[in-house]
Amino acid sequence: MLNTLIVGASGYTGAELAKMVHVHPHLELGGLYVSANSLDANKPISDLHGQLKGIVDLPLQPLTNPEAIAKQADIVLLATAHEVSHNLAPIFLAAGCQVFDLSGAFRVKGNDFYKEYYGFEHQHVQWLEQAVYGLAEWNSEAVKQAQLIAVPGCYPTASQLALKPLLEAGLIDKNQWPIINAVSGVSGAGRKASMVNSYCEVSLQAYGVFTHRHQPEIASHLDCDVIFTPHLGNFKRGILATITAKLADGANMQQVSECMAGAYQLSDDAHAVRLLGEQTASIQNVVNTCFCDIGWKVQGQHIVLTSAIDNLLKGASSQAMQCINIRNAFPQLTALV
Ligand SMILES: NC(=O)C1=CN([C@@H]2O[C@H](COP(=O)(O)OP(=O)(O)OC[C@H]3O[C@@H](n4cnc5c(N)ncnc54)[C@H](OP(=O)(O)O)[C@@H]3O)[C@@H](O)[C@H]2O)C=CC1
Ligand SMILES: CC(=O)N[C@@H](CCC(=O)OP(=O)(O)O)C(=O)O
Repeated sequence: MLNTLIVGASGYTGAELAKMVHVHPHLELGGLYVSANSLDANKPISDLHGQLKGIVDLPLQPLTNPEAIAKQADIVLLATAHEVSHNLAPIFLAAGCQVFDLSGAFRVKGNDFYKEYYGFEHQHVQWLEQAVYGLAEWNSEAVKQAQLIAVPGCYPTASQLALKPLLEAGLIDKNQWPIINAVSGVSGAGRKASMVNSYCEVSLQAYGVFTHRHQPEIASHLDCDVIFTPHLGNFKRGILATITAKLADGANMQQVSECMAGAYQLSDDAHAVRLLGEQTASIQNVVNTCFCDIGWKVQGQHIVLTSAIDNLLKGASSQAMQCINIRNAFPQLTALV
């Protein structure tokens, strides 16, 4: 059994991870951690996340000595904010742990990015360079060898899984930047209460127009400029991305469909992308599942793709678990279906 720790366990993604690790046949849930001064320290996680009652009731331990707990850990999941992950990951990596970071702290190479979009100068550029981007269906070979896996953001996951096959096949005219409009449920903002996620304040609206940090994450990993506009929706969980792009000259529906089928062909090691063809993706079909549903339609030289995920699962925790499975040679959907 691999001793697995979850840091940031009381959050939305942390609670999802606790459930997955608990049911995983090869992982042992070695400890749940929150900040040293957490108001929830020493409470059972199931006091905060009732769905875990009787399943996972372990206490949320204050993280006072990461170096000490690192010695007994094989795997560490960081379900913490970017600057927290940035500071903690090197400690666990130095102890030889496999680290799966759900934050954006190690996703994009280049220190300028972090100054501009995350507000801090990256202090661990050598780890940033070694980090492997954990887009499971595309980077499995690199994930198998990595010690630090940077799990993609939720919007970037939904966007890249739809566009990457077509870009790799040269079926998209990159001179007209793909337009990505995506709506996320409020759980995407995390469990900390704020005006952003207050029940009476939430209303369907765009935000981060031209400024969201996911635009450069998507563009750099696709190697294609995009216009990405996130929207906050008044529902709990799920993301729907609607993507418009111009097809390369001569590209048609049949080539697109064959390309998608080839990119996501089913194998013995089932992945988490489901292809819908001309059917549009719907949030209700992916919430509480590990899947990304992708549909597409072509008219003339344009394509509209729809891509739906659960932001807490394929957009975070279940993709992290897929990467743990890939890294340790387990079937990649172990503990997920
Ligand atoms: N929500 C989503 O849909 C997605 C989130 N992510 C990313 O995943 C990470 C976690 O997100 P989410 O679960 O929503 O976040 P939450 O805000 O819900 O949870 C954050 C967790 O971190 C803990 N924490 C805060 N400070 C520290 C610290 N110094 N040391 C240890 N633990 C700490 C918090 O507990 P306490 O404050 O009590 O210590 C809490 O358990 C973030 O980086 C987020 O950007 C990525 C994709 C999707
Ligand atoms: C609704 C909402 O607030 N969503 C978050 C995205 C959450 C996410 O993917 O987290 P990373 O920061 O790890 O990329 C946002 O727009 O910041």
